[in-house]
Amino acid sequence: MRVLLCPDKFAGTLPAQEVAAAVAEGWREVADGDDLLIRPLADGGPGFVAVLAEALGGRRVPVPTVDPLGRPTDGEILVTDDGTAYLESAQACGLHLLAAAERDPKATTSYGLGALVTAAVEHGARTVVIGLGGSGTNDGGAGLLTALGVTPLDEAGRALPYGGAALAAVAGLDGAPRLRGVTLVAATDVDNPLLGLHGASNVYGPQKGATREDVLLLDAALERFAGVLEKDLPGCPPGLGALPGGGAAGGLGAAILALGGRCASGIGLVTEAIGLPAALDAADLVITGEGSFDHQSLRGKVVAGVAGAARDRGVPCVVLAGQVSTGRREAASAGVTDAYSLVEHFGGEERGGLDAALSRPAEGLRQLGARLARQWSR
Ligand SMILES: Nc1ncnc2c1ncn2[C@@H]1O[C@H](COP(=O)(O)OP(=O)(O)O)[C@@H](O)[C@H]1O
Ligand SMILES: O=C(O)[C@H](O)COP(=O)(O)O
Repeated sequence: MRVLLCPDKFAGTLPAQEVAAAVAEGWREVADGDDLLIRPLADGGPGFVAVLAEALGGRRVPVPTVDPLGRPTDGEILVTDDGTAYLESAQACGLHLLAAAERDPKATTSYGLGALVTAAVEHGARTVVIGLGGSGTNDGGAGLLTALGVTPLDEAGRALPYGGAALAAVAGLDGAPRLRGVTLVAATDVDNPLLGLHGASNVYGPQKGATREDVLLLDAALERFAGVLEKDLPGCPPGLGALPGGGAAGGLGAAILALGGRCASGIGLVTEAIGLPAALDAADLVITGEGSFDHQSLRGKVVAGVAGAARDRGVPCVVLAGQVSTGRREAASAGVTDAYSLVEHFGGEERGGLDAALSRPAEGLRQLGARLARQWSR
């Protein structure tokens, strides 16, 4: 039997490589003769550069940058032989860089991503592919634009402070982007637009620390910012607030569109790069997974991409997750044959299953791998 193991990371507990390794170990304890193909995945979020570096080769260049609160942090860019640079917004904007009490998308900034983009430009990249996802920012990419030389100004012509909330006072822009003609591609993990009910602030603001009131304020501030970008940034597409992917990573998608870039599906780009279609063609079973299999999963993340591709080929697809809150019918229509959660595996939330899932994820995944082998291998 040929089993394809292609999970995403379990954010906060295990990188994708370790998820796959744990499941494989459990499977082999039961069915050692099976052919296991291990292909860790990423959408545009954390792990994007590491997964692509493994698949594409190229040079990983360390780049010092700053986190969403302006503190020094380490980033890197991947430069491949064909003149493309890959970078990951979460290295500078990541929610994981903030302690729980620091999460406040009114104040956090995407400024640090500018250092990564600038490094890619300075390395002579012709195309810069920016993975979006897992961010703790909701500033519509205002910080990124500032770092690239385009400063948002208030009515009096003063530079605005960082953060999403300050954009409520934006009235104009100063400067032009220092991009030397590179093509920007946003590799997005979600297809949400910048604004409105399905927009960045409403859907992803709360997980970044926004209260209900903050969400309303941020959505209005981003609406004003989008109007200014359309008016003052040459080449910015009209209707910026409604374009798919614009709401990824707190509106970084929209900033990249405003800079003349385009949005592409992060998981689509990664699956192509690592040759996943051929691996799927040859598989009898696909196992994927992520930390939380929930309603967000089906908006363009790894699990949705893998399950859809498996369904198209008639290959069964099992999801392993820390927690599962997607309904059976919804999961089935996305191509998911079965979904298992670590929390349930460890006895359910009432019986301490969540603590066990969070503290012993590899052990749980190994056991689930063995259970799947007993069920599926013959
Ligand atoms: N080992 C685990 N057990 C239970 N829940 C987990 C585990 N690891 C991660 N999670 C949950 O998954 C969430 C992250 O979701 P995930 O799907 O990995 O990333 P994202 O949605 O950011 O792409 C975490 O906030 C946590 O609630
Ligand atoms: O806002 C973001 O960073 C994402 O596009 C959606 O968030 P998530 O990847 O952390 O779920």
